Amino acid sequence: MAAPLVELRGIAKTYGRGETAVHALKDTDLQVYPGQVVGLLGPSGSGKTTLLNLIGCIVEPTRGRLNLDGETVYDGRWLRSDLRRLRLEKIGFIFQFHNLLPFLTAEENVAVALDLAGVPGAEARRRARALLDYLEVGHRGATLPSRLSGGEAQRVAIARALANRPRIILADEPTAALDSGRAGMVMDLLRRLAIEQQAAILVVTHDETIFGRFDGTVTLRDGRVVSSG
Ligand SMILES: Nc1ncnc2c1ncn2[C@@H]1O[C@H](COP(=O)(O)OP(=O)(O)OP(=O)(O)O)[C@@H](O)[C@H]1O
Repeated sequence: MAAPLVELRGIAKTYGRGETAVHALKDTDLQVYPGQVVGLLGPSGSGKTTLLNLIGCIVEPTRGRLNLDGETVYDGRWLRSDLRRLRLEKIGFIFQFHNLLPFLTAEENVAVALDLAGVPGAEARRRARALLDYLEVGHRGATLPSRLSGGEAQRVAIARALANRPRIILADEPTAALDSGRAGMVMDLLRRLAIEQQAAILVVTHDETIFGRFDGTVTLRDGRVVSSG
């Protein structure tokens, strides 16, 4: 089997200190391999978003080791000073409320992500168009987010997350704003991406209609992994 794209060893996260400290994650081990779509499940407050943001290098662990795509990025401290670049290179984020910039068209929203990564303007636009076509929303490229349906906006947000061809894709409630048909389409799409791009995809969700669509699930409770399979 290939090496894991995401690997956590003994990762813990405590917010605050002293009497008000919250132990959001306790001694967590996790491995996700290329081609896998893994669901992160668990009740509210169990640590799912913390875990996702920690893998995305947005939240700093309190201890443990984090490897991304074969590179140790945290081992008791960040080992990279350029976390922003690391995120641009390796990670795509998909959020529940897709966070599209309201004053840019669908195509510009995708192109801007490429721009940030240093892809020059015309090439960024070309790749943005190709991605929107791939996600079957190419015909909506010139449309502002406020005029897109929920499913279309989510696919534009996915296109943006994929713009830099990340191998690690982190999705926080990607289907929460969608009906079950659209939610199924988003999951089909994530599966296709995992296989075609050999990406590792982690999906935080409460949406029971998609629980059966993961290669594996990790269930958290009170900051601990209580089951994985
Ligand atoms: N920035 C923060 N500062 C202090 N405590 C925090 C912070 N972020 C999260 N927490 C706490 O950490 C614990 C885990 O929160 P987290 O958001 O990771 O859970 P979750 O499983 O994603 O919850 P939900 O399903 O409601 O989004 C909770 O007790 C939460 O209140």
